[in-house]
Amino acid sequence: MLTKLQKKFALSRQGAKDLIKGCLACVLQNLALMFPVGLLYLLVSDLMAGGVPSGKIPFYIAGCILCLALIFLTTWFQYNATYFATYVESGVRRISLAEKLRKLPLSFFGKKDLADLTSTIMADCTFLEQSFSHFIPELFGAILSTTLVAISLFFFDWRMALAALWVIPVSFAIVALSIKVQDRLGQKQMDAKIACADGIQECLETVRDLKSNNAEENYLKGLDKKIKAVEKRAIISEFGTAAFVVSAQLILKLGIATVALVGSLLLMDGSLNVLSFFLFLLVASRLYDPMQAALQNLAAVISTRTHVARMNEILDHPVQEGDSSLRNKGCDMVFTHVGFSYNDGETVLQDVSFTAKQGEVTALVGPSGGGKTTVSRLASRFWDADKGTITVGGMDISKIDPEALLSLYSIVFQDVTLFNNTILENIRIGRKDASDAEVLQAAELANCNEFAEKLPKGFDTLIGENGCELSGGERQRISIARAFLKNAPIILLDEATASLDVENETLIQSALSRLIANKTVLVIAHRMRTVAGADQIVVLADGKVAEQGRPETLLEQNGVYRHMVEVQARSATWTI
Ligand SMILES: Nc1ncnc2c1ncn2[C@@H]1O[C@H](COP(=O)(O)OP(=O)(O)OP(=O)(O)O)[C@@H](O)[C@H]1O
Repeated sequence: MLTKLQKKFALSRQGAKDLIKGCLACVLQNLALMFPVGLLYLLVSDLMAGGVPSGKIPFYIAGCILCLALIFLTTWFQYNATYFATYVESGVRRISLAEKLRKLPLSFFGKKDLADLTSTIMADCTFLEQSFSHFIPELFGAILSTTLVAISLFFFDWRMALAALWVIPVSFAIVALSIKVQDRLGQKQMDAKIACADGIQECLETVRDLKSNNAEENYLKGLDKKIKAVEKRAIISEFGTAAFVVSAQLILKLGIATVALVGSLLLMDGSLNVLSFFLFLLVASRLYDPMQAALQNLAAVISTRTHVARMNEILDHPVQEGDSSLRNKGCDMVFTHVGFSYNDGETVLQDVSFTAKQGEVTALVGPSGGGKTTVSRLASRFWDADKGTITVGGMDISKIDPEALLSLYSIVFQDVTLFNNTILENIRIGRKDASDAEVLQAAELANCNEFAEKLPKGFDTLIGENGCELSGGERQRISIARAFLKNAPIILLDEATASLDVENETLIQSALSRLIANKTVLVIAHRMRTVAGADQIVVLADGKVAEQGRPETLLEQNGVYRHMVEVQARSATWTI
């Protein structure tokens, strides 16, 4: 049962236990609220029998105090069991989602956009928070306590019990019938919300390009449409839910009328006494309140399914697994007949075979879209190859835990990601236990001093979100400093010096040549002069290895590499 609950509501084991406790607490609270009705029944029966005997007054006083104490205790228990446990579980859920996201392969992120994932972690979790603190325990609490009360009503008078209770299954059936409609409306509302969040995020990220292309007005018109679509979808969804819930609540109200009607008829033919009639009227006045709320909650619990499904999509996604002990002999990287596609049917790499030897620089070159970045992604197991094998020091990387594998790599990406922190801490990402002196040494090697010393607080200067206060070249130097600090045996450089001016590029190239000594180096480069000194060139065109060999050998052939070198040599003389 616990496992089923966990799956159904995307809960931890403790969360599932707490949910059961919360429901139980709501049952107790609802039953405690029924005690005054029983006390009132006894009091009225005494009054009708000629007055309350003086010996019974302490009993009624004690009864009142007991009722108050019970209501207080059960409410306190209910509050703790639902609210407190819910917020603890909410924290656990967000952490487990974040932990899962950390372990998911990049292929997952390629298919999901950021706004969607953010909305799952923030908005869906918030919705579930409300569901578990209010909707679900109250719904189950109301159903269970009403069932208990209903059973006892049948002992009193089955005819009156039927008159009071027939409305409950009918009204619940009306809301239950709306499940499909609500699911559809909920999904459409969610899609509209995600499209809108996506649009807002894209607008903020691209504001510079929109302004420079005078495209702001048109873009904002599109965004307005998305915002209006959310509004429209919310109203339709609300209306759809309300139509069913309000109809069901109206049916529920009929219960009091049928109790009054059937009670009067039975009273007239003498088969019901006034006291029982009074009891049923009293119970009916209390019985439907939790049911009214339960109907509302049932509708909300139905829409919980959309949010849980989105969360389970992340939680159930297979993670890349593997051995966490590294048994590589050296760090030669060997691609053997590797084939890959991001999307089914669109081949990106086909039968790619080459060896990047330890102690050598292997350069990947070729026309744009040829598959260079894809090769580096597969080499670091950001994605898994569909065909063939990739080995590092003889280990098949598809069988190695990605985190363990990446401890062998220093990677410098084309697009550098920086954190809103100091330069020092941004470099320390390379090795979190590095001392300040080691970080500063790596920074010096990557020529970061040149710009850091001009900043107001030097290396302790905050660099803004994603390093927005730095130039492209400065950002890239921080990324190179991280690689120096990590000092791993395999180095992947994806256009690592592309944003540097000639002076800095020369300085960093000489520092890089110190870093890469005796390491396996895979360089992606567009500028042929940066790879002229490589030990091996692998030319990738249309996802296949078009040529491979030493640069001077390839220059002698009349192939793609020679053509690229010639074209770039000609372009060097161009002027605007
Ligand atoms: N995340 C992705 N999802 C789907 N297709 C992708 C993805 N990344 C790249 N591609 C496609 O894979 C092919 C190879 O891209 P890749 O980035 O590896 O080429 P590249 O040689 O590095 O290009 P460039 O020199 O322009 O950076 C391209 O057709 C590209 O559109």
